[in-house]
Amino acid sequence: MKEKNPWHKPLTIIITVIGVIAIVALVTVAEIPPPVSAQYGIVLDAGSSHTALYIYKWPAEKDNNTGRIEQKHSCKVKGKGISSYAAVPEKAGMSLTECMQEAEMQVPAWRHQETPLYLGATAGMRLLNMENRVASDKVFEAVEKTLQRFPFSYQGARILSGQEEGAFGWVTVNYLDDRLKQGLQTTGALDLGGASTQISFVPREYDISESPSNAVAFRLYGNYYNLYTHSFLCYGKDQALRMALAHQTQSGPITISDPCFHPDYSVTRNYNTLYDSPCVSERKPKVAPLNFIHTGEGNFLQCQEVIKSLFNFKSCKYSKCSFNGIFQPPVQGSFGAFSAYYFVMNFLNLTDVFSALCIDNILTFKLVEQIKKLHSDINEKYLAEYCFSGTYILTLLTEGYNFNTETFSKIKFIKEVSSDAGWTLGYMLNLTNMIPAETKDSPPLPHAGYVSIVTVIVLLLFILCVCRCVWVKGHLTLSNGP
Ligand SMILES: Nc1ncnc2c1ncn2[C@@H]1O[C@H](COP(=O)(O)OP(=O)(O)O)[C@@H](O)[C@H]1O
Ligand SMILES: [Ca+2]
Repeated sequence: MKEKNPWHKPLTIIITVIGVIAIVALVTVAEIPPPVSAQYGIVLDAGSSHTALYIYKWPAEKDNNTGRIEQKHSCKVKGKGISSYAAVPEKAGMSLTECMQEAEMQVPAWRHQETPLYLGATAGMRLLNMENRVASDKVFEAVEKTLQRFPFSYQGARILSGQEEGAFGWVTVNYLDDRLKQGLQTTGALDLGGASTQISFVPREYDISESPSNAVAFRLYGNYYNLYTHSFLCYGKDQALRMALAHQTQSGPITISDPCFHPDYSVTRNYNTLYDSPCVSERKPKVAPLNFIHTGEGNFLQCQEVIKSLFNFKSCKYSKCSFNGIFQPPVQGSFGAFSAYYFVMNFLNLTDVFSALCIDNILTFKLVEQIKKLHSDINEKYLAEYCFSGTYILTLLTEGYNFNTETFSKIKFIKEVSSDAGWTLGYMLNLTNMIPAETKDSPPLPHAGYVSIVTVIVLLLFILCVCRCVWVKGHLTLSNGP
C-alpha cells in the first residue's frame, strides 16, 4: 500500500497561494522602471564682474523631494559681466555661446528638452537698469535670443532682487550642509559680489514687524524659518573701491596717495570712467582734469579710516542697525562667507584666524612688484586690490555688521560644500519646487526593498519545493524498494 504523503494538501495549498502572490508582486514591482536616469537643470549667474553657468544633476526617479542635487559642471563665461555690454548688447548674448555649447555636450541629448534653463542677473544689471533702462532691456533681449537658440527648456532671464539673492544664497548653504532636511540650526550666509553684498541669517529673537522688507519666511521640510536678509547695493567690493576713490578725489586732484594700495603702486585713471556708476555719479567733482594718478601708500589704519567713511553709522530709527540706517538684529550662530569673501580671505590667508589686533600685522602692505613675482599666476588687478579688499571685508564685517572677536570666529570662508556656494542652487531648488514645505511620509520600503523581499520569498519557495521533491522521491524509492 502506498504510504500517505504528510506534505500533501495543506502545505501544497499554502505553497501555491504564496507562490502566486509572490509572482504577482514581482510582476507588479518589476513594472516600475528601475532608478537609472538623471535629470538636469541649468542656471546662469550673470554677476556684475562675470557670468558663470552651472549644471545641476539629480536622480530622476526621486520625484521632487528626496533626490540629492549635485553640481555636475560649471563654466566661466569669457570676458566681463553682461552689464558691461550696455553699448553693444548683441555681444552680451554672444559671450554666452561657448558655455552654452559646453552645456549641450554635458547634458545627454535626450534630456535637453526637459532641462530647465534660467538666467539670473544681479547687482551689475540692477545698476544698469537704474541708470539706463533701455540699455538694460536691450542686454536682456540679446541674452534671451542666444539662450532660446539652444534646445533646453528656457525659463526666462531676469534681475533678482537683493532680497532673493540673499535668501537663495542662504538656502544653498543650508541645503548643501543638509541642515534643512534634518531641521538643524541653520548657518547664516554672507555673499560679497562686485556690486552688492548680502547678509542673511536666522536671528535669535526677531521682531519681523520692525522692518518687514528684511524678513523672508520659509517653510521647508516641515520647519518654519524667519530669515533676516539685506542686500547693500554699491557695497560689493568693486563699487566700494569706486566709492573709496570718489571719497579721495572730491576736490578733483591730479594725484592721490591711497593708503589702501601698495607703496609702489601707480596707475592712471580716468575721471569719467571712475564716476560712471550710480554709486558715485552724484559726487563727481565739478572741476577736474581728464585723468588722475592713483598711487599707493600702504597704511592699514588710514585705509580703514577711508573705508569707514563709506558707511553711515549715525542715523538709525530701529532698535539696532548695521549701517546706512538699515535694521539688523545681532548676528547669531555660524556663518558661511563666499564669493569674493572667500577669494580675498583665502589669498590673504585669513580664512582660519582672526584677532582684530593682529590684522594690521598680517596686512603689511608689501611692494606690489614683489607680490606679482610671488603670484605670477594671479590676475594683476586682483593682486593690486587684495589689500583694499581685505581691509574692506574686515571693516564691513566688524564695523558694518557688528561681528566681534567671538562671533567672527564662527564665520567660515567657503568656496564650496560639494557644490559652489552662491544663490544659483537655491534659486533652482525654489523654481523647480525641489524643496517641499512638508516632509512627505516616505513609503515603508523603497523600491529596492520590495524587490529584495519578493526575491527572498520566491527563493525560499523554490528551496521548499526542491526539498519536497527530494523528500517525495526518497520516500517513493524507499516504499518501492526490496
Ligand atoms: N580670484 C579672485 N580674486 C579676487 N576677487 C575675485 C576673484 N574671482 C572673482 N572675484 C571677485 O568676486 C566678485 C564677484 O562678484 P559678482 O558675482 O560678479 O558680482 P555681483 O554679485 O555683485 O553681481 C567680483 O568683485 C570679482 O572681481
Ligand atoms: Ca554674485
